[in-house]
Amino acid sequence: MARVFRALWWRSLRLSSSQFATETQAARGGSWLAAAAPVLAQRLAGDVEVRPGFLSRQEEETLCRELEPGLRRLRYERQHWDGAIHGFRETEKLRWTKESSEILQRVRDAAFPPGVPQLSLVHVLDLEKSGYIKPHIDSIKFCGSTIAGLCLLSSSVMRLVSEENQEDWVDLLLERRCLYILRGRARYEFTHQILRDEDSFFNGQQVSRDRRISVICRNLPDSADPAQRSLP
Ligand SMILES: O=C(O)CCC(=O)C(=O)O
Ligand SMILES: [Fe+2]
Ligand SMILES: [Mn+2]
Repeated sequence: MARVFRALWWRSLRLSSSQFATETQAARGGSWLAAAAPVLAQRLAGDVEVRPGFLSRQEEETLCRELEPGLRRLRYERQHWDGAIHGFRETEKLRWTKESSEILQRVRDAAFPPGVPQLSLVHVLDLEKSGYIKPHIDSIKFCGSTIAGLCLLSSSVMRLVSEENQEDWVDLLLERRCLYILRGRARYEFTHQILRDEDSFFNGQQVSRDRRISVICRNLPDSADPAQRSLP
């Protein structure tokens, strides 16, 4: 029987009530980055990267074709009061077609220096149009310093908020077919979230959300038991 791994234990929720900085405050730090203050963009330089158009239309299609049959067997989960993610279905995938493996290798090469031990399971998260992800930090017990995600089917806005000061936020425009990479400070010192359709604005411009699939590669934490490590 195929085993479906649940990835929710990867996330520990950091909910907050004061994340209402308006986009008009935004200072453009790049075509895909908007921040509450320019100094924030500087602080995160090197720890946040978005590569628009990382995937061709054909590559997006290849990944979706491979993922759809498995996803269709799952039901979207909704209205879990304590969950970080709403309106989602997810799985972890080990085996990929040759075409898809080549795409994922490009992601790994872009995100991780050679020799960094990575999780061989790739996390696949399907958010329905009304789905969204609340602020959280990925588990430091199970995931290492780097999170690299491909964005399929829909553009979205990812908001990073400083744990230290909730007024320090950075928005990332995650266009359809982009790759984003969060490392270091962006991964450990800021929560990340995917805004819901109603709140999905970047620099004051609406970014309409639709169903979105993300395909996420992670590395292992330094402390991971070497016996559990499986290199891709
Ligand atoms: O969908 C994404 O790009 C991010 C997902 C996420 O934050 C998570 O699974 O921890
Ligand atoms: Fe996350
Ligand atoms: Mn839930």
